[in-house]
Amino acid sequence: MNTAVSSQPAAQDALNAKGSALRRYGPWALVAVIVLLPLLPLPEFWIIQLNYIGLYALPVLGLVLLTGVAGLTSFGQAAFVGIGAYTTAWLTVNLGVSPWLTLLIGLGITGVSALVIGAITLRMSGHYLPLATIAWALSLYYLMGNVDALGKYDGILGIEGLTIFGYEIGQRRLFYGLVWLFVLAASFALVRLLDSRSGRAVRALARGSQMAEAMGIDTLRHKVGIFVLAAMLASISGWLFAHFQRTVNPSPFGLKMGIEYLFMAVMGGAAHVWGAIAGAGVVKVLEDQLQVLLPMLIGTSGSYEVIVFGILLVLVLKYLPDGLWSFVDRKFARAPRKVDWHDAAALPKRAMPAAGEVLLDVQAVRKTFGGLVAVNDISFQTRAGQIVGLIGPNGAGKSTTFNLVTGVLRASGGAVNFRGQRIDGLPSRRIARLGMSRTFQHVKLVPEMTVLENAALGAHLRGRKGPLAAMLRTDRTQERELLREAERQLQRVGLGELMHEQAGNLAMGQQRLLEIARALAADPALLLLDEPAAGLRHKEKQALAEVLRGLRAEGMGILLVEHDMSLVMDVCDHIVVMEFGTHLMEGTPAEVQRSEKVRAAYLGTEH
Ligand SMILES: Nc1ncnc2c1ncn2[C@@H]1O[C@H](COP(=O)(O)OP(=O)(O)OP(=O)(O)O)[C@@H](O)[C@H]1O
Repeated sequence: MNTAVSSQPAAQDALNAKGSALRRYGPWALVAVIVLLPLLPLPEFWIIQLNYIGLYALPVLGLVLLTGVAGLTSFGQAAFVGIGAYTTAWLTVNLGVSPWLTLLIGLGITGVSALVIGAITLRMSGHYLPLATIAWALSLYYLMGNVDALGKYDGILGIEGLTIFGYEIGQRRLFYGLVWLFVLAASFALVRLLDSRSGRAVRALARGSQMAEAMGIDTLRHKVGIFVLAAMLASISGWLFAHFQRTVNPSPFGLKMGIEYLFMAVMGGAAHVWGAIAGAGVVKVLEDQLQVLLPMLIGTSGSYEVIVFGILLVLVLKYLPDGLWSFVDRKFARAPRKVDWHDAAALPKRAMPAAGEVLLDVQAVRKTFGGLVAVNDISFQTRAGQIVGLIGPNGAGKSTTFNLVTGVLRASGGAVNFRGQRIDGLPSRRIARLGMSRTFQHVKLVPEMTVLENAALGAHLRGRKGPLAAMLRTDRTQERELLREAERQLQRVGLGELMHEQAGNLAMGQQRLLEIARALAADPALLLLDEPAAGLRHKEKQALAEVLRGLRAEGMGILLVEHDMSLVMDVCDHIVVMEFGTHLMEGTPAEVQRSEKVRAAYLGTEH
């Protein structure tokens, strides 16, 4: 099959290679700079500024994961900083508990709070989620300000500084070392997490849950998981903050700060881990400078920097929606992934059903949308080693039937059985686990991920390793197996050459092929293809037909919704024709072609 993404000229390639190298070693250069900075004779003021930047970078890293990558906007990050800060303040001042122990206790309390809040609010979508985060951010703020034991709005004073082996960590260079150790550890952990099986699942969340669930991903679990992780990063910042400031009160943990953290994330480049540090740095330095300059210019004191930040935020959203990091992205090409999986073990394959076994049994299934009967008591079967076409004019109800079979929609009546098990009413991810995989009429890819990563999403259920293994890099053997499988399926549909390309750069036909590769990576027994040939050229359609025949020969069952009649007639063993939601007829391609009823349905004449 063809490759629409053209090869670049040699000069551009050389430039890209240079950029890629810079990109690969960039993080290590940053580590070197951070280690060297406190060794330089910098004024103490700058060390303290850098400490603040590190303190801000931690909650912002959480927002990168939550808001930038997964698309879950939270205004409540500052409240979790508050939980970490107040936990250590209260326990160390009132009970004399060791601060190192209160770090763990704070993480525990934050984790449980985030789990409860997340499990309730993350089910919401659209504007409701940010509104809910504002609601609980305000609740926690007023809780801190009204509880006597927490000192109300005066807060808790007299918190001791941190010590290690009897050494005072203080507020300067040693503290700098501690803060930035946390920031760098968190940054590298997140980079690793995002480049893993769990990370791909998280990156798929921003595009809605339908596709991710169809790949077997428990989207709510992943959302709650990253919400808890983001809250814990905020909690660590709070713990450090309390022992840095030696006092806590509610004001740094209110809604205003929650908005400021979001601003830092957007400024840096909300979807980029290293952008969190850039955003925290730029906003902190700018804030300090404006706080000095603006009152001098205006002649009276006041928080004028807030006005400037408001204007800046609008400008950034309008002209630089990907934040400052987009400059790095544009200038330095991302290094292509090192191909190290060719000798990885093959993933175990599902035992294929016996040829002729009934895989899908749709019995009088019905779907109504208000007064419209979109699917009216449709029945048909699909067997192993058989390609069944589901055809009909526009609006006949084919995609709705697909969505009923795959659990995207709940049937209003009837039953769907898959390999002898009733599946109507099951969520998509449970159906996927049973061995059914699908593509979508309106392509659902993660455009910022590479072609390879998108295909690997399909193999999600064939892996086991979770986020902790990813952060510790103990998932690499399995990761190589998943990527090997992803590449194998890409080769199968003719996209092997393009595996390092961003999926969003592919032509529409290629995106459809990528969806097929992703579905195949799940190792399904039944494959459901919704208009796979739309946008393909003649040669690509022929190649697609070849792939489908190959899959049938392997024993897979295929249900195909398609408008391209020559492809349908060419590959299908059996065809079900729908019209206005009803079952018009079914039979072999020859029988369907001969049918007056079918001809009339397509031509729109009476029959
Ligand atoms: N979520 C929905 N709410 C209301 N009506 C819907 C919904 N989804 C589909 N429909 C309606 O149900 C009918 C069947 O639509 P469906 O998309 O299943 O048809 P189709 O055969 O796949 O058509 P096409 O070939 O154009 O994709 C149409 O009249 C459509 O407008």
